[in-house]
Amino acid sequence: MSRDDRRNHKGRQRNRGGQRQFSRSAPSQRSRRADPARLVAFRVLRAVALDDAYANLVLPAEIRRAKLDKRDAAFATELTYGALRAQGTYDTILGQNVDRKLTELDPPVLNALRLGAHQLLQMRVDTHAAVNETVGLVRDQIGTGPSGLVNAVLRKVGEKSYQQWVDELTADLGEVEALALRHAHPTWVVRALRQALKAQGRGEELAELLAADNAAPEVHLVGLPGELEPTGYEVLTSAVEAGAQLSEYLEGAAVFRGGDIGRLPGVAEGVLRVQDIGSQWIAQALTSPTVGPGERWLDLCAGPGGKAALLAALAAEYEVHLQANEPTPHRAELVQKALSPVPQQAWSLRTGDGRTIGELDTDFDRIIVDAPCTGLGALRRRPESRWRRTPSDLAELTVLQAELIDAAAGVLAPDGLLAYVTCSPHMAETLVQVEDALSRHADLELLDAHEFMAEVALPSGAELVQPQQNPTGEVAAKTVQLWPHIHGTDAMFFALLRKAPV
Ligand SMILES: C[S@@+](CC[C@H](N)C(=O)[O-])C[C@H]1O[C@@H](n2cnc3c(N)ncnc32)[C@H](O)[C@@H]1O
Repeated sequence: MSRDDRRNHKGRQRNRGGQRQFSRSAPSQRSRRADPARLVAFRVLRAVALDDAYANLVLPAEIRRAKLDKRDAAFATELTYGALRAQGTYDTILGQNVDRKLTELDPPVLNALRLGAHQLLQMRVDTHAAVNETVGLVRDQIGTGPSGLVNAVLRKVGEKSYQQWVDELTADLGEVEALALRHAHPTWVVRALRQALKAQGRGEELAELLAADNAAPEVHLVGLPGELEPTGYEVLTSAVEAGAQLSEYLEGAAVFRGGDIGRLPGVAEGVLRVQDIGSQWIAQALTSPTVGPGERWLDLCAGPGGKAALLAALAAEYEVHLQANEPTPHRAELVQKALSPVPQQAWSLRTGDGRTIGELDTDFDRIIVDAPCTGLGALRRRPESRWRRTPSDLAELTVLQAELIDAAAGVLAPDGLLAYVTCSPHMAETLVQVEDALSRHADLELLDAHEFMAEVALPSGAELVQPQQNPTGEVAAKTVQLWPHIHGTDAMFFALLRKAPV
């Protein structure tokens, strides 16, 4: 049975449940009770809309609360993430079938319609089951009032496939607007991604990137290096026995497809961690030129501690010291926890604004500024984030990014290395930041970050991070832009700067 067949089979089984209920009930009592998996998705959408919650944090708690079995949990996950991810496209389709503006609908009703649309258009749920179960959810959670509207709208939506709706709605649109609707991204994000791809000589790859943003990311693992208890080597070996595959790109990294990560040896101790390979790679690259005795390292924006944990483990191995910094107290706690498997003499943690790091009165030999950013390179992980961000966020973030670079440059030792990193490929946060930093700091020189990435990589990884053939300008040529559709990582940006020796 192929994957598609299996999905259809599962879908049919689920639909049979819906239809049995339908045929046994009097019409007024049809689907009065909400199906638990759909109810979980509905609750998560409400938390995302009302409390600005992150779906990836709320969903597991809701699944546990509803005591869903594995199959229902998978259904709830696909429904939640899919409805959030494609929200803009579903709203456009729903807008064609509702007799008023969507903003005039009660938010819970709109959320229910989005859930219904996702089941109808992307989940292969039978039309009757998708409509009846959504109407049941509405009756159970909102009341009978809007159930007629939900029933009528979803029936109309279900008359065409996703492809048909999108073909029809994009017929008169320009290229960017059409791609935005087809791949469910805001138009301004598509423009920003197109510009960033073009700067790297990859202008033709826009549709591939947008499609990759809509696929679930693989789970990447890191085994922290050094003499930890257990060691990273031991825990990676156990992970491989449990089905993980060692990365072809980077030592110490593995890819895990399926299964319960929490049960893998080393996870409870914090030695085996989930971390995007791009993130691991950049942290390692910063440590690739020979580490001298007594070096001091700084992670200026450390929360929640992914890169800091790896850097601290490397610092312990080299017998040098990492200063981690994070202003938000609850994120600083996460950093503390992430660093806890590494011997305490290798690191310390400051809870404070990175812009005041000069207060420590210390110079650092290697600094990473993994700056707060729009996160447009990590859209795969946060299904709601693309619709939450707005271009106006950029103004505030880019000012903060520049101030953090300046603060880092101020405490960078002569000959020291400064890594500027974002999980966004937006040019205002990447190339423009680096160009501006170079013009503000005459003592900073831009190094070719590809060489440092290649230095720490396994052979096929080194091949993968070769500089682009047609970058636009020196900064684009010397900085690394990772992409989900090419590297299988988040779209992280990495620039490496060196301060002039005295
Ligand atoms: C992209 S995240 C860093 C991710 C982290 N390096 C990791 O690998 O897990 C950016 C971090 O910068 C922090 N931040 C925000 N404003 C800051 C400031 N003024 N100074 C330093 N860090 C700041 C955020 O709280 C957030 O934890």
